[in-house]
Amino acid sequence: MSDASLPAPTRTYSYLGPRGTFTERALAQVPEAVGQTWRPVQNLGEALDDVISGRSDAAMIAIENSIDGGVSVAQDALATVPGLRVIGEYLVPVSFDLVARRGTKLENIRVLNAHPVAYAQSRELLDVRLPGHGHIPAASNVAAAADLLETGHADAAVAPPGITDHYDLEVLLSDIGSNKNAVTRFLLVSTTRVIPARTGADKTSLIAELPGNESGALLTMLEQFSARGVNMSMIESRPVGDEMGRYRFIIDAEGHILDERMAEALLGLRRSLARLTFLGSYPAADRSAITVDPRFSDTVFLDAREWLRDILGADSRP
Ligand SMILES: O=C(O)C(=O)C[C@]1(C(=O)O)C=C[C@@H](O)C=C1
Repeated sequence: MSDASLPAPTRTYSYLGPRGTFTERALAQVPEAVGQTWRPVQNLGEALDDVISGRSDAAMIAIENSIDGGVSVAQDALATVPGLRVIGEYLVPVSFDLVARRGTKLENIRVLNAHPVAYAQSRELLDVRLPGHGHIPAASNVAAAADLLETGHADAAVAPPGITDHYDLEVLLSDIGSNKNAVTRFLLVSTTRVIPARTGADKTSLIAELPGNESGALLTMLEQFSARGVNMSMIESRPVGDEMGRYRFIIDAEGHILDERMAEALLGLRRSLARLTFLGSYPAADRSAITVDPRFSDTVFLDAREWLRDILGADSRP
């Protein structure tokens, strides 16, 4: 019997720190995480290890940037670390400033600290304003800035706006990203087997490996989706890593595993692929309801199954 007077156990959420990263902003969008324990970690591996070992209940990870594309280290981890499930998706608009220790002049900057994803988005302007600069990759945007005061290896850092509220640094160039509408997509991952409820605005994430080097195998995979009216919102290939020329596909499709069309597509994929990993069904970050062609509604699939059951029921009578 549970005692209602006992406080509910607190939940722990890991995220890429230190405090002030975009990943922290993504976590701030999770209503269930408010008032719980937030654990800043140094890198993706540590965040996922927290979840697998049970130190944390969930981890927020960056999975895709609208300019730089998929975060390959995160995609590979989802494909290879067993037991992970995606339970939420969040979007964070990202912009960057160039910051430096007080008194630094732009013309004296030789070396920059920057997270690779942030650097890729700021290259265009940095190459013009700081031609010939060097780049030291940082573990996160905030770590890039903090390191200016800790080690002083670099002269400046690419950092999130507002960083100077927390660190004694000054902004030399603001809003240096090449696209003012840049967005990073984050996933909340856990080991729970509980699939988030169907909302009508859901996504399903999968990892697919084709059977050998057969012609038409990719088309057969795509047909599983198109034949059931399931729209794919993302497909990217990543090397499996064991030998040259073997790839796996990271797929996001519109819909929930409890949608009949999605469940049928998954069964078709399971039959035709060498390996299929279900990463999760979860509410899409934009919460915009999916328009389902009436030919692929739940009712149509259920009617077809009923029709088959009727035939088999009649024919199997003695
Ligand atoms: O969360 C942060 O602030 C990070 O530094 C990480 C990260 C990433 O891993 O892609 C997140 C968003 C930005 O697009 C750049 C970097």
